[in-house]
Amino acid sequence: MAIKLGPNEYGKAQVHLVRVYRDTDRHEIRDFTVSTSLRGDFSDAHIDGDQAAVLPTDTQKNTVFAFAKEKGIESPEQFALELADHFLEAAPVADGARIEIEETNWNRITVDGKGHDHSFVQSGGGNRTTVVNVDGRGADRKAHVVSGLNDLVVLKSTGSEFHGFLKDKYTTLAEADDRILATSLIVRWRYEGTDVDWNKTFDAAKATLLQRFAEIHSKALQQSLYGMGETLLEQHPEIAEFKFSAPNKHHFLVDLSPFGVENPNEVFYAADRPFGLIEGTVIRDDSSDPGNAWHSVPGFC
Ligand SMILES: O=c1[nH]c(=O)c2[nH]c(=O)[nH]c2[nH]1
Repeated sequence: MAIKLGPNEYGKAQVHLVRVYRDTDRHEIRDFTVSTSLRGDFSDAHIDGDQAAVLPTDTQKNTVFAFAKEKGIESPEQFALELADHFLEAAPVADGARIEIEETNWNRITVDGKGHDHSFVQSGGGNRTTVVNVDGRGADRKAHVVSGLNDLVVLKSTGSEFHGFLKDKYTTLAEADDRILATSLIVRWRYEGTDVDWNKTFDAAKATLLQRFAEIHSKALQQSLYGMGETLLEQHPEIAEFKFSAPNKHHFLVDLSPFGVENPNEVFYAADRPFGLIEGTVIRDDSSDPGNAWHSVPGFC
């Protein structure tokens, strides 16, 4: 029986970096949680404990902080691409690098109707994410960028139905022609290339997804999600595919009849579990080969 080392990678997880731009009195901040990972033939480290080819995870962490000053931060995607290329130069044994970034949202605190210069409030979910995978160097280099949003919580108080579904002897769900539709969206989209205005495209994509969630008269969460992805791909030729993972946050109408009180779709019990989980992909039929784009993208590998 032979035992060998299978696929492996290593890096620093969740380096929490806050960069303050203080060139003027009106400060800007970026709050990134950055995870780095290198893959390649690191068998000597695993089998013999030989660290000669290992760029320490501590060095990877230091590089994240140093690059925040040396290179600056325009977007999570630009920052991740620069880190990935750097690590492939710094660690010759590596043949691929993966950088994941989640950005925490900070908004200016409003004082006297204006956004304060240097005081901020966290705005909760809907964090921007990117996962960059770079394979190879020079002419062989292939860069893949998958961006998206975590935990974007949305709700429609009407404009949602669910009926006509398959029934068997265990079905108790009532048909609904007017229900609450709510979810906490995790979405990712894969870019075709890297010649992209990252911030502009992200802002437009988020706005499109929210607008379509609001506009689509939903016959199921699946139909809303497909419609959101379809519009995203129609409006953005630079995006190859869209993936979603969406818990159906069920809202059950409370029966107030024991108290002699009517409940015409006004009082709901918001259950936290179990929840339906709707996942899928919307993709162009001529989209490029994803290569390693989805490598280690949590939930979407
Ligand atoms: O939008 C929905 N999709 C389903 O697949 C489903 N299943 C279910 O019980 N409720 C819902 N709602």
